[in-house]
Amino acid sequence: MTTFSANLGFLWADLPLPDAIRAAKAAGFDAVECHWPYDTPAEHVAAALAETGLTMLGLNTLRGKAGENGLAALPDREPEARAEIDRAVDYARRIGCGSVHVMAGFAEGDQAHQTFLGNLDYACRAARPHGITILIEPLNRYDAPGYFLRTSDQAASIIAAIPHDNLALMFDCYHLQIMEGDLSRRLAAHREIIGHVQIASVPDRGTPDHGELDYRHIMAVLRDLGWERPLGAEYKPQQPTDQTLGWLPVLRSV
Ligand SMILES: O=C(O)[C@H](O)C(=O)CO
Ligand SMILES: [Mg+2]
Repeated sequence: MTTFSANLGFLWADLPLPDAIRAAKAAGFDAVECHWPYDTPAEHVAAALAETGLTMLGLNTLRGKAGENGLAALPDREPEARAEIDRAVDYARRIGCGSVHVMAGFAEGDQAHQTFLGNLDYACRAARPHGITILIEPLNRYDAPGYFLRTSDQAASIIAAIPHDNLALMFDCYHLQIMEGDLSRRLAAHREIIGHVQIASVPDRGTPDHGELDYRHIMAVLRDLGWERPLGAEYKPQQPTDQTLGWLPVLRSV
């Protein structure tokens, strides 16, 4: 049976994070994940996770100044990028969260590529003692124009260049359908480096039960590939989240 993680960056985003965790539990999710939890003390999040029995699967590094979308590929910003990596790894460690998405930022070119490699090497070393995986995620050109990481192949070549086994691809079906399509073959080609899968409808980033992607098919592909971890529901609810969950029992029963 496919299981699902509620992305609390979008779902129940109006609630304090501990209450969002409780809401995800009450709605029947199997796990949670978030974007930027840092305004909430880690012990409050850890307590809500312990109370509900849910695991926080992932969180992101902070994006930087207003208008920025991560720092890790920005030349000459290594000290800040690495401080954010340290902050994220420490927070993840304190709440028992297994992965940290290191956000690349708006950049291009060889210097950005080299900077990203250096910062990812740093992140993998910082995360390893805590059993934490570092994730990198291609984002689509419409939501994040100018974002350094755009495709699954670019992510795969970066992962191949880093000599650590705790670096993986966040395969967000929403972004990669927009950027590349051909998702069944993309999932198979990159199976060995995929660390997490996220879902939402395309193109409107709504509930995963409509739009140009049929997630019943994607779920069958993932099952055939031996994928058993929860899929991250990272969609933007157009109504209060509790009123948008009709898709959950339907996809769960597939
Ligand atoms: O937007 C996304 O898909 C991401 O997963 C994210 O973490 C924030 O950009
Ligand atoms: Mg995503």
